[in-house]
Amino acid sequence: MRTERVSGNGQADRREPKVVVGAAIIADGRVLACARSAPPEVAGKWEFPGGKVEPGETETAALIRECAEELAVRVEIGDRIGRDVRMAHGRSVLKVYAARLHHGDQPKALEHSELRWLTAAELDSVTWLPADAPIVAALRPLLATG
Ligand SMILES: Nc1nc2c([nH]c(=O)n2[C@H]2C[C@H](O)[C@@H](COP(=O)(O)OP(=O)(O)OP(=O)(O)O)O2)c(=O)[nH]1
Repeated sequence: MRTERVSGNGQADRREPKVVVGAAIIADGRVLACARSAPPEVAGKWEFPGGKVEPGETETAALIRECAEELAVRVEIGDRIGRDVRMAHGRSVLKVYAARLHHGDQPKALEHSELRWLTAAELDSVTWLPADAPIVAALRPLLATG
């Protein structure tokens, strides 16, 4: 969806929604879930590591950068998981990709309050950010089949 705003000179200005990317890092039939430490209204809610795609950056590059910044790991990005999820009244969109860790890399919670590796059966044991619900649903059968 496009949003339309009126810019300073009074002309209508069409803007694409901001893209937020998330990495569903999968290893041994488990996915890495990360508890947000901030801001207060979402602290303690669980998400996929990731963040906003910077201008001129590809979604893959953003995921690689965010995983390095947040977890100190190198990742290989795979297929999309689930659909685009509209957030913030259509001002942003969440896109999640499957990811694999480079051999030997171990995620560290540099920005999150906690990390957990969840099996399909454990996906509902944490409270995900609301936008993640359809992604978690799409992920469940992928984890179950390994
Ligand atoms: N990374 C991530 N963000 C999510 C998920 N689900 C969800 O609703 N979000 C929301 C939370 C935030 O409002 C937004 C991501 O913003 P962020 O603050 O983490 O992005 P960023 O790392 O680029 O942060 P900043 O530089 O703007 O501070 O998307 C998810 O699974 N992963």
